Amino acid sequence: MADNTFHIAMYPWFALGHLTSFLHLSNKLAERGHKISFLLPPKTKSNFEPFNLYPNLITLIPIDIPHVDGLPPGSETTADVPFPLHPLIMTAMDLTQPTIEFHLRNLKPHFVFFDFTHWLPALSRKLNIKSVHYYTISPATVGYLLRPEIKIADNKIRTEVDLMNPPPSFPRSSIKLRAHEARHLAAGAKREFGSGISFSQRQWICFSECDAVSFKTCTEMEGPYCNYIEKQFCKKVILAGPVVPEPPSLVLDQEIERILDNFEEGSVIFCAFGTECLLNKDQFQELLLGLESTGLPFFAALKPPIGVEKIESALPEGFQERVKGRGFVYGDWVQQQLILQHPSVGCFVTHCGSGSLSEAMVTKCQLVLLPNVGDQIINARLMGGDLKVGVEVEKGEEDGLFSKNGVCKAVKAVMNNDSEVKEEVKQNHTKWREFLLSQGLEDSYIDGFVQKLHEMLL
Ligand SMILES: C[C@@H]1O[C@H](OP(=O)(O)OP(=O)(O)OC[C@H]2O[C@@H](n3ccc(=O)[nH]c3=O)[C@H](O)[C@@H]2O)[C@H](O)[C@H](O)[C@H]1O
Repeated sequence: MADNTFHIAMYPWFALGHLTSFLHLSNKLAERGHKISFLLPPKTKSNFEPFNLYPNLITLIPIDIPHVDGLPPGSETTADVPFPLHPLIMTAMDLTQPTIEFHLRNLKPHFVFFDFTHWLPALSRKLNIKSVHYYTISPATVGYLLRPEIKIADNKIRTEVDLMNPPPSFPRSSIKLRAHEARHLAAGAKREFGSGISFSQRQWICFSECDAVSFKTCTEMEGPYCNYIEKQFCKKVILAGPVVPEPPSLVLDQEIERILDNFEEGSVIFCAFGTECLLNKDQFQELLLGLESTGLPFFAALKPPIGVEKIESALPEGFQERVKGRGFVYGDWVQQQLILQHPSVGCFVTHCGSGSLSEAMVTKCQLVLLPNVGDQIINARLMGGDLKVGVEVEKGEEDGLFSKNGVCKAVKAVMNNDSEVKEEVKQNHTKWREFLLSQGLEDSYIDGFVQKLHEMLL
Protein backbone atom coordinates (compact mmCIF):
# COMPACT_ATOMS: atom_id res chain seq x y z
CA MET A 1 0.00 0.00 0.00
CA ALA A 2 1.53 3.25 -1.16
CA ASP A 3 0.58 5.74 1.55
CA ASN A 4 -0.89 3.30 4.05
CA THR A 5 -4.24 3.44 2.29
CA PHE A 6 -5.95 0.51 0.65
CA HIS A 7 -8.35 -0.36 -2.11
CA ILE A 8 -11.70 -1.94 -1.25
CA ALA A 9 -14.24 -3.40 -3.67
CA MET A 10 -17.83 -3.20 -2.38
CA TYR A 11 -20.50 -5.64 -3.59
CA PRO A 12 -23.62 -5.31 -1.38
CA TRP A 13 -26.90 -7.19 -1.66
CA PHE A 14 -29.03 -5.31 -4.20
CA ALA A 15 -31.42 -3.87 -1.61
CA LEU A 16 -31.39 -0.10 -1.17
CA GLY A 17 -31.05 -0.44 2.61
CA HIS A 18 -27.84 -2.44 2.08
CA LEU A 19 -26.55 -0.41 -0.89
CA THR A 20 -27.09 2.82 1.09
CA SER A 21 -25.31 1.41 4.12
CA PHE A 22 -22.27 0.36 2.04
CA LEU A 23 -22.19 3.82 0.41
CA HIS A 24 -22.19 5.54 3.81
CA LEU A 25 -19.19 3.42 4.85
CA SER A 26 -17.48 4.08 1.50
CA ASN A 27 -17.75 7.82 2.10
CA LYS A 28 -16.21 7.47 5.56
CA LEU A 29 -13.31 5.38 4.21
CA ALA A 30 -12.72 7.65 1.19
CA GLU A 31 -12.63 10.61 3.58
CA ARG A 32 -9.48 8.93 4.92
CA GLY A 33 -7.96 8.51 1.47
CA HIS A 34 -8.90 4.88 0.81
CA LYS A 35 -9.92 3.88 -2.71
CA ILE A 36 -13.34 2.30 -3.24
CA SER A 37 -14.63 0.39 -6.26
CA PHE A 38 -18.38 0.18 -5.69
CA LEU A 39 -20.10 -2.47 -7.79
CA LEU A 40 -23.84 -1.81 -8.08
CA PRO A 41 -26.83 -2.02 -10.45
CA PRO A 42 -26.89 0.52 -13.34
CA LYS A 43 -29.95 2.62 -12.35
CA THR A 44 -28.79 2.73 -8.72
CA LYS A 45 -25.45 4.07 -9.96
CA SER A 46 -27.10 7.22 -11.28
CA ASN A 47 -29.27 7.56 -8.15
CA PHE A 48 -26.14 7.30 -5.98
CA GLU A 49 -23.99 9.83 -7.90
CA PRO A 50 -25.22 12.85 -5.80
CA PHE A 51 -24.41 10.95 -2.58
CA ASN A 52 -20.88 9.95 -3.64
CA LEU A 53 -18.99 12.54 -1.62
CA TYR A 54 -15.54 11.52 -2.98
CA PRO A 55 -15.91 10.79 -6.73
CA ASN A 56 -12.11 11.03 -7.08
CA LEU A 57 -11.74 8.02 -4.76
CA ILE A 58 -15.07 6.19 -5.03
CA THR A 59 -15.72 4.69 -8.46
CA LEU A 60 -19.28 3.49 -9.05
CA ILE A 61 -19.09 0.50 -11.42
CA PRO A 62 -22.42 -0.59 -12.99
CA ILE A 63 -23.10 -4.35 -12.98
CA ASP A 64 -25.76 -5.45 -15.45
CA ILE A 65 -28.46 -7.73 -14.05
CA PRO A 66 -28.47 -11.09 -15.87
CA HIS A 67 -31.79 -12.45 -17.08
CA VAL A 68 -33.62 -14.66 -14.58
CA ASP A 69 -36.93 -16.31 -15.48
CA GLY A 70 -39.70 -14.63 -13.53
CA LEU A 71 -37.71 -11.46 -12.76
CA PRO A 72 -39.56 -8.54 -14.43
CA PRO A 73 -37.30 -6.85 -17.02
CA GLY A 74 -35.56 -3.75 -15.65
CA SER A 75 -35.74 -4.97 -12.03
CA GLU A 76 -32.48 -4.21 -10.23
CA THR A 77 -33.08 -4.08 -6.49
CA THR A 78 -35.56 -5.46 -3.98
CA ALA A 79 -37.37 -2.12 -4.21
CA ASP A 80 -38.36 -3.03 -7.79
CA VAL A 81 -40.09 -6.34 -7.01
CA PRO A 82 -42.49 -7.65 -4.35
CA PHE A 83 -41.06 -9.56 -1.36
CA PRO A 84 -41.73 -13.04 -2.86
CA LEU A 85 -39.47 -12.20 -5.85
CA HIS A 86 -36.48 -11.05 -3.79
CA PRO A 87 -34.78 -14.49 -4.22
CA LEU A 88 -34.75 -13.87 -7.99
CA ILE A 89 -32.66 -10.74 -7.42
CA MET A 90 -30.30 -12.96 -5.42
CA THR A 91 -30.16 -15.52 -8.22
CA ALA A 92 -29.33 -12.72 -10.64
CA MET A 93 -26.51 -11.57 -8.37
CA ASP A 94 -25.20 -15.13 -8.21
CA LEU A 95 -25.11 -15.14 -12.03
CA THR A 96 -22.82 -12.09 -11.97
CA GLN A 97 -19.98 -14.18 -10.48
CA PRO A 98 -17.96 -14.29 -13.75
CA THR A 99 -18.37 -10.53 -14.16
CA ILE A 100 -17.32 -9.88 -10.58
CA GLU A 101 -14.30 -12.16 -11.04
CA PHE A 102 -13.37 -10.16 -14.15
CA HIS A 103 -13.57 -6.88 -12.21
CA LEU A 104 -11.68 -8.19 -9.19
CA ARG A 105 -8.88 -9.52 -11.41
CA ASN A 106 -8.57 -6.08 -13.01
CA LEU A 107 -9.12 -3.95 -9.92
CA LYS A 108 -6.85 -6.06 -7.63
CA PRO A 109 -8.31 -4.62 -4.40
CA HIS A 110 -6.92 -5.52 -0.97
CA PHE A 111 -10.44 -6.32 0.27
CA VAL A 112 -13.88 -7.12 -1.00
CA PHE A 113 -16.84 -6.20 1.24
CA PHE A 114 -19.98 -8.24 0.62
CA ASP A 115 -23.07 -9.47 2.44
CA PHE A 116 -25.24 -12.07 0.69
CA THR A 117 -23.13 -13.40 -2.22
CA HIS A 118 -21.93 -16.56 -0.48
CA TRP A 119 -19.52 -17.41 -3.33
CA LEU A 120 -17.42 -14.26 -2.85
CA PRO A 121 -15.17 -15.54 0.00
CA ALA A 122 -14.00 -18.52 -2.09
CA LEU A 123 -13.55 -16.34 -5.19
CA SER A 124 -11.59 -13.67 -3.32
CA ARG A 125 -9.38 -16.31 -1.65
CA LYS A 126 -8.51 -17.62 -5.12
CA LEU A 127 -7.50 -14.07 -6.10
CA ASN A 128 -5.62 -13.45 -2.86
CA ILE A 129 -8.09 -10.78 -1.74
CA LYS A 130 -9.40 -10.58 1.83
CA SER A 131 -13.19 -10.90 2.15
CA VAL A 132 -15.14 -8.96 4.79
CA HIS A 133 -18.77 -9.83 5.42
CA TYR A 134 -20.12 -6.33 6.11
CA TYR A 135 -23.51 -6.83 7.69
CA THR A 136 -26.14 -4.08 7.57
CA ILE A 137 -28.36 -6.26 9.72
CA SER A 138 -27.73 -6.02 13.47
CA PRO A 139 -25.53 -8.57 15.31
CA ALA A 140 -28.47 -9.19 17.62
CA THR A 141 -30.55 -10.42 14.67
CA VAL A 142 -27.73 -12.57 13.30
CA GLY A 143 -26.93 -14.15 16.65
CA TYR A 144 -30.58 -14.74 17.51
CA LEU A 145 -31.52 -16.29 14.16
CA LEU A 146 -28.38 -18.26 13.28
CA ARG A 147 -27.70 -19.29 16.93
CA PRO A 148 -24.44 -21.10 16.02
CA GLU A 149 -24.20 -22.73 19.47
CA ILE A 150 -27.07 -25.01 18.57
CA LYS A 151 -25.71 -27.21 15.85
CA ILE A 152 -28.28 -28.52 13.39
CA ALA A 153 -27.82 -30.73 10.38
CA ASP A 154 -27.78 -28.97 7.03
CA ASN A 155 -31.11 -30.41 6.05
CA LYS A 156 -32.70 -29.29 9.31
CA ILE A 157 -34.07 -25.82 10.01
CA ARG A 158 -34.83 -23.72 13.04
CA THR A 159 -38.47 -24.30 13.85
CA GLU A 160 -40.77 -21.60 15.17
CA VAL A 161 -40.59 -23.30 18.59
CA ASP A 162 -36.78 -22.97 18.48
CA LEU A 163 -37.06 -19.28 17.69
CA MET A 164 -39.59 -18.29 20.33
CA ASN A 165 -36.79 -17.81 22.87
CA PRO A 166 -33.15 -16.75 22.57
CA PRO A 167 -30.41 -19.42 22.44
CA PRO A 168 -28.95 -20.44 25.83
CA SER A 169 -25.85 -18.21 25.94
CA PHE A 170 -27.42 -15.30 24.06
CA PRO A 171 -26.93 -12.00 25.95
CA ARG A 172 -29.66 -11.12 28.43
CA SER A 173 -32.06 -8.85 26.55
CA SER A 174 -35.65 -8.02 25.84
CA ILE A 175 -35.51 -9.98 22.60
CA LYS A 176 -38.25 -12.56 22.56
CA LEU A 177 -40.47 -13.37 19.61
CA ARG A 178 -44.22 -13.65 19.47
CA ALA A 179 -45.69 -16.79 17.88
CA HIS A 180 -46.41 -15.10 14.53
CA GLU A 181 -42.90 -13.59 14.45
CA ALA A 182 -41.19 -16.92 15.18
CA ARG A 183 -43.31 -18.51 12.47
CA HIS A 184 -42.39 -15.77 9.97
CA LEU A 185 -38.67 -15.88 10.78
CA ALA A 186 -38.50 -19.70 10.73
CA ALA A 187 -40.15 -19.64 7.31
CA GLY A 188 -37.72 -16.90 6.21
CA ALA A 189 -34.71 -18.94 7.33
CA LYS A 190 -35.66 -22.02 5.33
CA ARG A 191 -36.98 -20.01 2.38
CA GLU A 192 -35.08 -20.59 -0.87
CA PHE A 193 -33.06 -17.42 -1.28
CA GLY A 194 -31.43 -17.49 -4.68
CA SER A 195 -29.91 -20.29 -6.75
CA GLY A 196 -31.81 -22.97 -4.86
CA ILE A 197 -30.17 -22.52 -1.45
CA SER A 198 -31.95 -21.39 1.70
CA PHE A 199 -31.40 -18.01 3.38
CA SER A 200 -29.86 -19.61 6.45
CA GLN A 201 -27.54 -21.88 4.43
CA ARG A 202 -26.40 -18.80 2.52
CA GLN A 203 -25.73 -16.91 5.73
CA TRP A 204 -23.85 -19.86 7.24
CA ILE A 205 -21.53 -20.05 4.21
CA CYS A 206 -20.94 -16.28 4.28
CA PHE A 207 -20.10 -16.32 7.98
CA SER A 208 -18.00 -19.49 7.89
CA GLU A 209 -15.91 -18.68 4.82
CA CYS A 210 -15.23 -14.95 5.07
CA ASP A 211 -11.99 -13.60 6.55
CA ALA A 212 -13.79 -11.24 8.95
CA VAL A 213 -17.28 -10.15 9.90
CA SER A 214 -18.14 -6.49 10.31
CA PHE A 215 -21.19 -4.69 11.65
CA LYS A 216 -22.43 -1.12 11.41
CA THR A 217 -22.78 -0.68 15.15
CA CYS A 218 -20.82 0.17 18.27
CA THR A 219 -19.83 -1.71 21.39
CA GLU A 220 -21.84 0.64 23.59
CA MET A 221 -25.09 -0.30 21.83
CA GLU A 222 -24.60 -3.92 20.78
CA GLY A 223 -21.30 -5.08 22.28
CA PRO A 224 -22.70 -8.21 23.97
CA TYR A 225 -24.23 -9.39 20.68
CA CYS A 226 -20.94 -8.80 18.82
CA ASN A 227 -19.08 -10.79 21.48
CA TYR A 228 -21.64 -13.59 21.13
CA ILE A 229 -21.04 -13.75 17.35
CA GLU A 230 -17.25 -13.62 17.74
CA LYS A 231 -17.29 -16.44 20.31
CA GLN A 232 -19.85 -18.61 18.59
CA PHE A 233 -18.48 -18.29 15.06
CA CYS A 234 -14.84 -18.13 16.18
CA LYS A 235 -14.58 -15.27 13.70
CA LYS A 236 -13.00 -11.83 14.04
CA VAL A 237 -15.73 -9.18 14.37
CA ILE A 238 -14.69 -5.64 13.48
CA LEU A 239 -17.05 -2.76 14.17
CA ALA A 240 -17.37 0.21 11.81
CA GLY A 241 -19.22 2.12 14.50
CA PRO A 242 -22.66 3.68 14.04
CA VAL A 243 -21.68 5.18 10.62
CA VAL A 244 -24.07 8.06 11.16
CA PRO A 245 -25.22 9.13 7.69
CA GLU A 246 -24.06 12.58 6.56
CA PRO A 247 -27.00 14.99 6.32
CA PRO A 248 -27.74 15.14 2.58
CA SER A 249 -26.49 18.29 0.85
CA LEU A 250 -29.71 18.50 -1.18
CA VAL A 251 -32.61 20.77 -0.22
CA LEU A 252 -36.04 19.51 0.78
CA ASP A 253 -38.66 19.30 -1.96
CA GLN A 254 -40.47 22.65 -2.01
CA GLU A 255 -44.00 21.22 -1.89
CA ILE A 256 -43.16 19.05 1.11
CA GLU A 257 -41.37 21.91 2.85
CA ARG A 258 -44.42 24.15 2.33
CA ILE A 259 -46.68 21.49 3.87
CA LEU A 260 -44.43 20.96 6.90
CA ASP A 261 -43.77 24.68 7.47
CA ASN A 262 -47.49 25.08 8.18
CA PHE A 263 -47.32 23.15 11.43
CA GLU A 264 -45.96 23.84 14.90
CA GLU A 265 -42.53 22.65 15.86
CA GLY A 266 -42.43 18.95 16.72
CA SER A 267 -46.14 18.39 16.01
CA VAL A 268 -46.07 16.36 12.77
CA ILE A 269 -45.97 12.54 12.59
CA PHE A 270 -43.79 11.27 9.73
CA CYS A 271 -44.54 7.67 8.74
CA ALA A 272 -42.33 5.75 6.28
CA PHE A 273 -41.67 2.01 5.82
CA GLY A 274 -38.51 1.88 3.71
CA THR A 275 -38.06 0.78 0.13
CA GLU A 276 -39.44 -2.75 0.29
CA CYS A 277 -42.45 -2.87 2.58
CA LEU A 278 -45.80 -3.63 0.94
CA LEU A 279 -48.71 -3.85 3.41
CA ASN A 280 -51.97 -5.57 2.55
CA LYS A 281 -54.82 -3.16 1.98
CA ASP A 282 -56.51 -3.75 5.35
CA GLN A 283 -53.33 -3.07 7.32
CA PHE A 284 -52.54 -0.10 5.10
CA GLN A 285 -55.93 1.40 5.96
CA GLU A 286 -55.60 0.55 9.68
CA LEU A 287 -52.29 2.44 9.69
CA LEU A 288 -53.80 5.54 8.08
CA LEU A 289 -56.91 5.44 10.28
CA GLY A 290 -54.62 5.14 13.29
CA LEU A 291 -52.67 8.23 12.22
CA GLU A 292 -55.96 10.05 11.61
CA SER A 293 -57.28 9.17 15.07
CA THR A 294 -54.26 10.72 16.80
CA GLY A 295 -55.70 14.12 15.89
CA LEU A 296 -52.15 15.22 15.00
CA PRO A 297 -50.90 16.38 11.60
CA PHE A 298 -49.19 13.56 9.73
CA PHE A 299 -47.17 12.91 6.59
CA ALA A 300 -47.02 9.31 5.37
CA ALA A 301 -44.71 8.12 2.56
CA LEU A 302 -45.81 4.58 1.74
CA LYS A 303 -45.80 2.23 -1.23
CA PRO A 304 -49.30 1.35 -2.50
CA PRO A 305 -50.55 -1.81 -0.73
CA ILE A 306 -50.29 -5.25 -2.36
CA GLY A 307 -52.38 -5.47 -5.51
CA VAL A 308 -53.07 -1.76 -5.70
CA GLU A 309 -51.60 0.43 -8.42
CA LYS A 310 -52.15 3.87 -6.95
CA ILE A 311 -52.15 5.05 -3.35
CA GLU A 312 -55.28 7.12 -3.96
CA SER A 313 -57.39 4.02 -4.69
CA ALA A 314 -56.37 2.42 -1.38
CA LEU A 315 -57.32 5.26 1.00
CA PRO A 316 -60.11 4.55 3.52
CA GLU A 317 -63.65 5.77 2.77
CA GLY A 318 -63.96 9.56 3.32
CA PHE A 319 -60.40 9.72 4.62
CA GLN A 320 -59.12 12.45 2.31
CA GLU A 321 -62.03 14.74 3.23
CA ARG A 322 -61.63 14.17 6.96
CA VAL A 323 -57.88 14.82 7.08
CA LYS A 324 -57.79 17.63 4.50
CA GLY A 325 -55.09 20.12 5.46
CA ARG A 326 -53.84 17.87 8.32
CA GLY A 327 -52.96 14.52 6.78
CA PHE A 328 -50.80 13.90 3.69
CA VAL A 329 -50.10 10.52 2.06
CA TYR A 330 -47.38 10.19 -0.62
CA GLY A 331 -46.87 7.07 -2.75
CA ASP A 332 -43.47 7.99 -4.14
CA TRP A 333 -39.91 8.36 -2.94
CA VAL A 334 -39.44 11.22 -0.48
CA GLN A 335 -36.26 12.65 1.02
CA GLN A 336 -36.60 10.85 4.34
CA GLN A 337 -33.44 12.18 5.98
CA LEU A 338 -34.40 15.78 5.18
CA ILE A 339 -37.98 15.29 6.38
CA LEU A 340 -36.73 13.80 9.65
CA GLN A 341 -34.55 16.89 10.14
CA HIS A 342 -37.47 19.32 9.55
CA PRO A 343 -38.32 21.17 12.81
CA SER A 344 -42.09 20.53 12.46
CA VAL A 345 -41.56 16.72 12.48
CA GLY A 346 -41.73 15.41 16.04
CA CYS A 347 -42.65 11.74 15.66
CA PHE A 348 -41.36 9.00 13.33
CA VAL A 349 -43.49 5.90 12.79
CA THR A 350 -40.89 3.52 11.34
CA HIS A 351 -40.76 -0.06 10.12
CA CYS A 352 -37.38 -0.36 11.88
CA GLY A 353 -35.21 -0.91 8.82
CA SER A 354 -31.63 -0.46 9.96
CA GLY A 355 -31.03 2.52 7.68
CA SER A 356 -34.11 4.35 8.92
CA LEU A 357 -33.20 3.63 12.54
CA SER A 358 -29.66 4.99 12.03
CA GLU A 359 -31.17 8.15 10.62
CA ALA A 360 -33.85 8.36 13.32
CA MET A 361 -31.42 7.94 16.21
CA VAL A 362 -29.67 11.23 15.41
CA THR A 363 -32.92 13.22 15.20
CA LYS A 364 -35.14 14.57 17.98
CA CYS A 365 -38.20 12.67 16.75
CA GLN A 366 -40.10 10.49 19.17
CA LEU A 367 -40.08 6.92 17.82
CA VAL A 368 -43.02 4.59 17.18
CA LEU A 369 -41.84 1.14 16.11
CA LEU A 370 -43.91 -0.90 13.65
CA PRO A 371 -41.68 -3.66 12.22
CA ASN A 372 -42.81 -5.42 9.06
CA VAL A 373 -40.46 -8.34 8.29
CA GLY A 374 -37.21 -10.06 9.17
CA ASP A 375 -34.60 -8.20 11.18
CA GLN A 376 -36.94 -5.23 11.63
CA ILE A 377 -38.71 -7.29 14.33
CA ILE A 378 -35.54 -7.76 16.37
CA ASN A 379 -34.52 -4.13 15.73
CA ALA A 380 -37.86 -3.07 17.25
CA ARG A 381 -37.26 -5.23 20.36
CA LEU A 382 -33.80 -3.70 20.76
CA MET A 383 -35.04 -0.13 20.35
CA GLY A 384 -38.23 -0.49 22.36
CA GLY A 385 -36.93 -2.97 24.93
CA ASP A 386 -33.17 -2.87 25.52
CA LEU A 387 -32.63 0.82 24.71
CA LYS A 388 -36.19 2.05 25.44
CA VAL A 389 -35.94 4.84 22.86
CA GLY A 390 -39.35 4.19 21.35
CA VAL A 391 -42.70 2.45 21.75
CA GLU A 392 -43.69 -0.59 19.70
CA VAL A 393 -47.19 -0.83 18.22
CA GLU A 394 -49.04 -3.81 19.70
CA LYS A 395 -49.87 -6.69 17.35
CA GLY A 396 -52.01 -9.79 17.68
CA GLU A 397 -49.99 -12.64 19.29
CA GLU A 398 -51.14 -15.19 16.74
CA ASP A 399 -52.08 -13.20 13.62
CA GLY A 400 -49.49 -10.43 13.91
CA LEU A 401 -51.98 -7.77 12.83
CA PHE A 402 -52.01 -4.25 14.23
CA SER A 403 -55.08 -2.03 14.58
CA LYS A 404 -55.79 1.66 14.21
CA ASN A 405 -56.24 1.80 17.98
CA GLY A 406 -52.82 0.22 18.49
CA VAL A 407 -51.19 2.77 16.18
CA CYS A 408 -52.99 5.66 17.90
CA LYS A 409 -52.11 4.32 21.38
CA ALA A 410 -48.39 4.07 20.57
CA VAL A 411 -48.27 7.57 19.04
CA LYS A 412 -50.08 9.06 22.05
CA ALA A 413 -47.70 7.24 24.41
CA VAL A 414 -44.75 9.14 22.93
CA MET A 415 -46.49 12.40 22.04
CA ASN A 416 -49.02 13.17 24.79
CA ASN A 417 -47.73 15.46 27.53
CA ASP A 418 -49.56 13.46 30.19
CA SER A 419 -47.80 10.23 29.16
CA GLU A 420 -44.98 9.18 31.50
CA VAL A 421 -43.56 6.96 28.76
CA LYS A 422 -43.03 10.07 26.63
CA GLU A 423 -40.44 11.49 29.00
CA GLU A 424 -38.66 8.15 29.45
CA VAL A 425 -38.18 7.47 25.73
CA LYS A 426 -37.30 11.12 25.12
CA GLN A 427 -34.55 11.03 27.73
CA ASN A 428 -33.17 7.70 26.49
CA HIS A 429 -33.26 8.88 22.88
CA THR A 430 -31.53 12.15 23.83
CA LYS A 431 -28.81 10.20 25.65
CA TRP A 432 -28.14 7.98 22.61
CA ARG A 433 -28.38 10.87 20.12
CA GLU A 434 -25.83 12.87 22.05
CA PHE A 435 -23.62 9.78 22.32
CA LEU A 436 -23.84 9.00 18.59
CA LEU A 437 -23.12 12.61 17.67
CA SER A 438 -20.41 13.05 20.30
CA GLN A 439 -17.17 14.59 19.06
CA GLY A 440 -14.68 11.97 17.93
CA LEU A 441 -16.88 8.90 18.42
CA GLU A 442 -17.30 8.16 14.74
CA ASP A 443 -13.67 8.92 13.94
CA SER A 444 -12.45 6.64 16.70
CA TYR A 445 -14.56 3.77 15.38
CA ILE A 446 -13.64 4.22 11.72
CA ASP A 447 -9.95 4.69 12.59
CA GLY A 448 -10.08 1.53 14.72
CA PHE A 449 -11.86 -0.24 11.86
CA VAL A 450 -9.11 0.80 9.42
CA GLN A 451 -6.46 -0.37 11.87
CA LYS A 452 -8.10 -3.80 12.12
CA LEU A 453 -8.20 -4.02 8.30
CA HIS A 454 -4.48 -3.21 8.19
CA GLU A 455 -3.83 -5.99 10.67
CA MET A 456 -5.64 -8.42 8.38
CA LEU A 457 -3.04 -7.65 5.68
CA LEU A 458 -0.02 -8.32 7.89
C1 LIG B 1 -30.85 -3.54 6.02
C2 LIG B 1 -32.15 -3.91 5.34
O1 LIG B 1 -32.78 -2.73 4.91
C3 LIG B 1 -33.96 -3.04 4.18
O2 LIG B 1 -34.26 -1.85 3.59
P1 LIG B 1 -35.47 -0.86 3.76
O3 LIG B 1 -35.53 -0.07 2.53
O4 LIG B 1 -36.67 -1.61 4.15
O5 LIG B 1 -35.16 0.04 5.02
P2 LIG B 1 -33.97 0.92 5.51
O6 LIG B 1 -32.84 0.05 5.97
O7 LIG B 1 -34.60 1.81 6.49
O8 LIG B 1 -33.42 1.75 4.26
C4 LIG B 1 -34.26 2.62 3.59
C5 LIG B 1 -33.41 3.78 3.12
O9 LIG B 1 -34.10 4.45 2.08
C6 LIG B 1 -34.36 5.80 2.43
N1 LIG B 1 -35.69 6.16 1.94
C7 LIG B 1 -36.69 5.24 1.92
C8 LIG B 1 -37.92 5.58 1.40
C9 LIG B 1 -38.12 6.90 0.90
O10 LIG B 1 -39.19 7.30 0.42
N2 LIG B 1 -37.08 7.79 0.96
C10 LIG B 1 -35.88 7.45 1.48
O11 LIG B 1 -34.98 8.28 1.53
C11 LIG B 1 -34.28 5.86 3.95
O12 LIG B 1 -33.87 7.16 4.37
C12 LIG B 1 -33.21 4.80 4.24
O13 LIG B 1 -31.92 5.36 4.13
C13 LIG B 1 -34.97 -3.67 5.12
O14 LIG B 1 -35.24 -2.79 6.18
C14 LIG B 1 -34.40 -4.90 5.73
O15 LIG B 1 -35.23 -5.35 6.78
C15 LIG B 1 -33.04 -4.65 6.30
O16 LIG B 1 -32.44 -5.88 6.57
